Amino acid sequence: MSHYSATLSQPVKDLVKVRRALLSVSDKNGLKELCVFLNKIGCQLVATSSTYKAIIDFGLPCLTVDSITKFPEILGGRVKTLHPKIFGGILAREYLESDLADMKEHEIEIFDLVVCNLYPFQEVLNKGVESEELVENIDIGGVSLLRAAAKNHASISILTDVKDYKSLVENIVENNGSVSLALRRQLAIKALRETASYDELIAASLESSFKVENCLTHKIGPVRAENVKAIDSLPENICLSLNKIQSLRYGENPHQQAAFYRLSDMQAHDVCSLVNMKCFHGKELSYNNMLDIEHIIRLASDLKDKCAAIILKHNTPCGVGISDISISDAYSLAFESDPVSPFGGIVCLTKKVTVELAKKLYETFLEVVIAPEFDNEALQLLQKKKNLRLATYDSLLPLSNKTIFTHVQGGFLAQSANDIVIDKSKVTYPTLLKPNEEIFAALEFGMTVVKHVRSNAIVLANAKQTLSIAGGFTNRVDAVHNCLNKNRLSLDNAILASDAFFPFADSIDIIHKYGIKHIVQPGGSVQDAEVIKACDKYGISMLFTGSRHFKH
Ligand SMILES: NC(=O)c1ncn([C@@H]2O[C@H](COP(=O)(O)O)[C@@H](O)[C@H]2O)c1NC=O
Repeated sequence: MSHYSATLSQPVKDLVKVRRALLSVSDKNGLKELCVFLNKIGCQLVATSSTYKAIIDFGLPCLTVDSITKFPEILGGRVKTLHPKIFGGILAREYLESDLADMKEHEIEIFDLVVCNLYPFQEVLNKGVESEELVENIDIGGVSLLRAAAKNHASISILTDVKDYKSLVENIVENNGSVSLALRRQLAIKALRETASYDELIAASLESSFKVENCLTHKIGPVRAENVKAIDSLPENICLSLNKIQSLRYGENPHQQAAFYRLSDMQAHDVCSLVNMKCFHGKELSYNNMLDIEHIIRLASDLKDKCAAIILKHNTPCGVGISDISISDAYSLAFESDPVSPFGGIVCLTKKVTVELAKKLYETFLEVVIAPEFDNEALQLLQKKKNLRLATYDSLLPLSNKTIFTHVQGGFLAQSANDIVIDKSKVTYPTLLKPNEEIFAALEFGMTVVKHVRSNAIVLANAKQTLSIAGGFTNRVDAVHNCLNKNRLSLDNAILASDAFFPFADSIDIIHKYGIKHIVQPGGSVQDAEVIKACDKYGISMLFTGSRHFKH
């Protein structure tokens, strides 16, 4: 039987005997068992300094890299394996006469296995060290070893993850001392992914530690300047490096698999996010809980200076309250807004949970309660609910202002964060009547909430609470109707906020019928004049913010 695969134009060995291995590992876990096995099958071991010492300490024979290269490790370990006698032995193609001639001339011996894991950059980064120490932990030779061995996987195996040692050993046993092509391919791909993710982690962490903008990579595409809202500072190429930190029970529905991945450069302490949220009681967070938490945190962040309570269900806020009295009062205001929807919802508070609030929370079936802190007595009560998830966040500041990605088939859409509610420099008052200070506060609050409701969105509110929230409508008239129709609370000082402009005056007619006297909306419709005329006719004050808040 031929040792080469007949299906490829370039001959690739189906099985490769493991006769000589190069070992260079920072993580020495599992090294002993692996080396004992390799020694038993007659494989010669060659290793870099501390790996060599560990192998000798195991009582196994081993050669140093220096004894092969006849060149010492230099620059404090910056150059260890970077030598033709090492890389020639990894990259040589045994089926090429010219390669074999080179090997003979320069007395280079072939390696069949590379075992290498890299300097622990992530661990060092997590310690928050100075950038000099960080730079010293950028692995050079190890990355080159992985890349070289992966390139020549036709002839060589590459181990980079301790978890794969067992699979290699089993494969060698199964194949009488050789490694199969299928496993070599899998290991090569894994090694290339490892170097890509390692390099992305380094680039992203240096970028943030040096506070470098993406100025070198940005290019303005074939877009006419007058069509560009702001110069696009999003990079030309992005490499997302993600680590799986949790397998989830299921996805949006029980028949969907799910997991939580975090950005590898996401430091535990730098921003308020799901990654550093501490869920300390109750069932594990589900996929839907996580989506809801992500959403509620964004709204809470816009209300971080207030004493605010938010109740959210299926990614949509159903009640929001703010109070000068207490966080418990804020929750009552939020709950009053819609007493039906909170069942099975999640709650986020911007202040410590008191026992008074805990008693109210206890009365309703809730999935998650998130707050900066819980009073001890409040905790004792809430922890009686076995399944209720309780979570804390360190601070609502800062939210990550990095690019937001949305997955689409075949790619990702990227946009900068929507980090404004009302840009005061853009505000105009186009109607005859102008809002007073209290009404302005209600308009601002209504706009803050409507920004986080799926479009088309309408919010009815006063300065302390939402009265009714309507979102996800395909036309604004239905959204207005639904919002006003379901409200059961007093309309004293009520305002209506719209996430985008009113394209026609028809919505204003409905708003007038319900007796609403104040509107806030972005403005910018070609029919603005008609809409303003209708407001003036009905004695309605209207504020244009100039900032649209579509949410898809
Ligand atoms: N510079 C080199 O030639 C080099 N060759 C291998 N390494 C790394 O050195 C580490 C192992 O070194 P030691 O056996 O001395 O602990 C491994 O993580 C390996 O990825 C190197 N170090 C960093 O680049």
